[in-house]
Amino acid sequence: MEKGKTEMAVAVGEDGVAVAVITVVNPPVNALSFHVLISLAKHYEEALTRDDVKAIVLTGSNGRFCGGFDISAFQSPTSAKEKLNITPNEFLTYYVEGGKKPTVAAIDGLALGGGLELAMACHARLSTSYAQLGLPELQLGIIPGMGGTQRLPRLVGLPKSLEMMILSKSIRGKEAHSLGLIDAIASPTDLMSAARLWALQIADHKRPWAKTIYRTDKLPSSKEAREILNFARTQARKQAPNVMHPLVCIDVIEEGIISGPQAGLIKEVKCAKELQASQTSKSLIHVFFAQRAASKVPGITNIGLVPRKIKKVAIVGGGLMGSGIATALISNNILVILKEINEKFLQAGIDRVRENLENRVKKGHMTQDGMGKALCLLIGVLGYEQFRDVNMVIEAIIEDASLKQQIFCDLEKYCNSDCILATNTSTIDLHLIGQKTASQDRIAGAHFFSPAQVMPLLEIVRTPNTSPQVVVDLLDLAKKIRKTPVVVNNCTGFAVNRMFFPYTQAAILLVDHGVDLYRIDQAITEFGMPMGPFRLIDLVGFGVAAATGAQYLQSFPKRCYKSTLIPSMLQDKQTGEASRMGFYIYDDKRQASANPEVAKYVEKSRRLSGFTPDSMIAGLRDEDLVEMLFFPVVNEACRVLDEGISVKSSDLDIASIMGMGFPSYRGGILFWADTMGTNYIYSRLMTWCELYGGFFKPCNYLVERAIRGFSLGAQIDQARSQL
Ligand SMILES: C[C@H](O)CC(=O)SCCNC(=O)CCNC(=O)[C@H](O)C(C)(C)COP(=O)(O)OP(=O)(O)OC[C@H]1O[C@@H](n2cnc3c(N)ncnc32)[C@H](O)[C@@H]1OP(=O)(O)O
Repeated sequence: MEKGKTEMAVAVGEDGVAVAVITVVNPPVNALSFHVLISLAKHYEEALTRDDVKAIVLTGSNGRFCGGFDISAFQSPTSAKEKLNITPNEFLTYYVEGGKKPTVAAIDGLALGGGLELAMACHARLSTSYAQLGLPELQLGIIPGMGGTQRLPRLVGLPKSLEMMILSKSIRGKEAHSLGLIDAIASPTDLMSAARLWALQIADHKRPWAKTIYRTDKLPSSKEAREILNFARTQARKQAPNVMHPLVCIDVIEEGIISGPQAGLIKEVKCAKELQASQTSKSLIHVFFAQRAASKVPGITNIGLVPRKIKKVAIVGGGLMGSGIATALISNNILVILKEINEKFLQAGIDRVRENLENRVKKGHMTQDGMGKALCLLIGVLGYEQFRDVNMVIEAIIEDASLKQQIFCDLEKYCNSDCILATNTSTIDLHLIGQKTASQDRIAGAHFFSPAQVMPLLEIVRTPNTSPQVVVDLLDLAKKIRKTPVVVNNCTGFAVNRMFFPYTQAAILLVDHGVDLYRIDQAITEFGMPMGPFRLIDLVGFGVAAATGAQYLQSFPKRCYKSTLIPSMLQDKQTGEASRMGFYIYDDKRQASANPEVAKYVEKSRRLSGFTPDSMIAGLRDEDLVEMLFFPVVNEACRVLDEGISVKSSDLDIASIMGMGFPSYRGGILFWADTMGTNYIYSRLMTWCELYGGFFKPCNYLVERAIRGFSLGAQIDQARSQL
């Protein structure tokens, strides 16, 4: 339900002059809703008509100016909308910007989206130096819809405004001041008085009464604007080829520069409305809320537990994963004890961490000074002596169950009794790892994705014995190191790898049936994945792919597809990107090109599989290839839900996006599946099952939902209530 309001206080200063302070009150981020706008319009009318009020200061409650329009209201019609008898854009243009009394925005905390648009319609803006300002609407598949596309270029110039809108890049108050978006910086304590004074100075014509929409001084000529905008179009097409909204945003900006701000505003309203109704926007808004819901775990985060502070973490194993995890931790101010088995491995681990940090500096994500400080937080060790006072250990050695068991026994001996004992295993059962300890309640999975310092997901795995406190602590750690957590239960492959094991298997099955493997990679990349399944196998390495494949075969023998393709390439030392020879060959710059040797292995694998190409395989379109790879993933995701490995379908959407690179503008694996319908997926799987065997057999969860007409993502109680 929509909520929110504004409050107005008319304060008479020592100078005897009255200023109206209007405050947006809609916690937690003071989002704009139609209720807020109705209340704002009412207060504006009063402030503009009252003779005693000389100027207006606009602000937000609790140190947050405004986080933008209420996103939750986008997809639901509201009766409040009808009660606001002008559009939000008209309100800004006529009441705020066109008002007969000056308004100054006093910005603390954040001014995002509609919040910044509101501020830009004011006659001046004052902020704190750390305030966050931006127009991140494109992240939601929409464009700014309250004049942002027109006013931002007029305040900060075209190139910077494009960067802020197209890349959804927000800036701090200090930078905003240097760009001219903010007129003056004030401390949080002085902000309101400084804004009041500024507003009165405007009223007294001691400062300019600036109407942003009419400014042209920062706009380039039409010719120059077209060149800049065309360049931006090319970049947008390259970076996000499957979505329209960045291009629409550029068109709307262009309209305002070429045909004037009124034409720009009209086009903005029309396009914003159309985009709000698009599937892309629905998907991205789903992702926004799903991401926030992921850290809310029923029975864990709602029972009043307070996270304990994790200040010092030990990592066992300084390989690729261990050093990546260490990088993520020290970059976020957590002290790390990195343990290896000998000097040589330890030095290699520390060097890898240094290299990771140097890459961050090169990309501008960290300063040289920040890197120095982070490295001071890394201590390399060969023994367990320094483990005594760590808050948590993350074991990150090779996937060897008995070695892990031994390490967990050692950890139990050396660490404090309340130290969290986590493993970064991607497949091994947690019960097995902790079998020889008496510490089952503090054992959990902290599964990072490679490269751990970059990938945004942390899969937190719990067993029935893991204490809720440990899960709460891990959720807090995830937040500190800026990862999105998903909490799942224990099983082979947990949620992410388990869901996706049929993906590469389906790809290999298709190749064995006669499909060109490079065509599969291309179709999947065009669908929006960062790379195709064969390029992914190369990246992961054939050794790892074969080992995890064997695990799945052992756990799920009836639905695994077994091929000789990878084992026979592995036999000939074709191991993937690490050896520069896999399905692709790699040059010195790691550029991939097709490996001419692959044909002979494919030929052999086809021969051994005994399949003969059929007419259906010959006629497959790229869309069919996408479905044949992803519907088995959807099927496995259904099993993961059915078995309670994951408690919310939206967690699997987030896991697929952040762990596997599934395109966020498709909303995640199950959200995407639901756009096609359970019945369609069921009938496609059934057809392939009849033709190509049990690998495609739909699971009970999917069958039941297809028969009863439920979507895959709906909670069953919710689904039942629809009956
Ligand atoms: C017409 C206009 O052009 C259209 C618009 O304005 S569209 C909206 C543009 N604004 C945005 O995109 C901002 C989206 N929000 C954010 O980026 C971040 O939430 C933030 C930077 C504001 C705050 O981040 P942070 O402090 O980490 O808190 P975060 O957990 O993300 O959000 C706190 C709560 O506010 C909610 N929230 C944040 N912004 C919201 C918004 N614009 N509408 C509705 N709810 C919002 C979140 O869902 C969350 O709710 P929960 O506690 O129930 O899970």
